[in-house]
Amino acid sequence: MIVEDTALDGVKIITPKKFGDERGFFSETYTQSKWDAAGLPFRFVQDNHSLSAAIGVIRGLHFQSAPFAQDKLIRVLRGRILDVAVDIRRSSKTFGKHVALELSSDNWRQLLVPIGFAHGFCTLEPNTEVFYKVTNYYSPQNDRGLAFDDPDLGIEWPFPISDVQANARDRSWPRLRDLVDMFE
Ligand SMILES: Cc1cn([C@H]2C[C@H](O)[C@@H](COP(=O)(O)OP(=O)(O)O[C@H]3O[C@H](C)C(=O)[C@H](O)[C@H]3O)O2)c(=O)[nH]c1=O
Repeated sequence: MIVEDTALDGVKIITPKKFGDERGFFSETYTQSKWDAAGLPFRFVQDNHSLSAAIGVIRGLHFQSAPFAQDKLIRVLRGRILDVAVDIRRSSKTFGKHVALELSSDNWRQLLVPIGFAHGFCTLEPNTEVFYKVTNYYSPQNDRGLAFDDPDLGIEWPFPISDVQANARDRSWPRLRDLVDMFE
């Protein structure tokens, strides 16, 4: 398992080992003892799985407010995404900054997005399936979001905003400057 830092403190790229042979491959995609040994003492309690049929589907930018805030570990089972994490920790030196990187079933990379960040992705292929583990349970009352097309974030989505398919609900989410439920 390779653990790499990103420009945002706490957001990490995790790449598990893949054993290939003539049949295909085998990979331990999550091993608690390896995470503990790497100083990543997260405890995930829920697995999520989404399918997006089209290219240019944007999901997010989501987060859950306290006390249901979630750390997330995202990976792609099929297809490709541009995965994005935005720092919404008010006192952070990288507040409002984001990282964006491609996760795919080919590069086998996973992204660890800790509490304090909004998360979203845009699909880069049809029929993309995303699987992610979270450290707290779903709480609709605590489901929050940040406008993915907030110009202050400067996220370079791979398609014109007019062409993306986003959940209508997500479109009503606030810009960063109007966000209330942030983290310290
Ligand atoms: C997140 C979630 C949703 N749901 C139900 C609620 C809705 O009826 C339906 C679709 O939910 P939503 O439109 O919020 O799904 P996405 O737009 O894919 O949002 C997710 O994808 C972005 C990228 C994230 O990072 C979030 O964790 C997550 O909210 O599933 C559940 O029953 N449990 C859950 O944990």
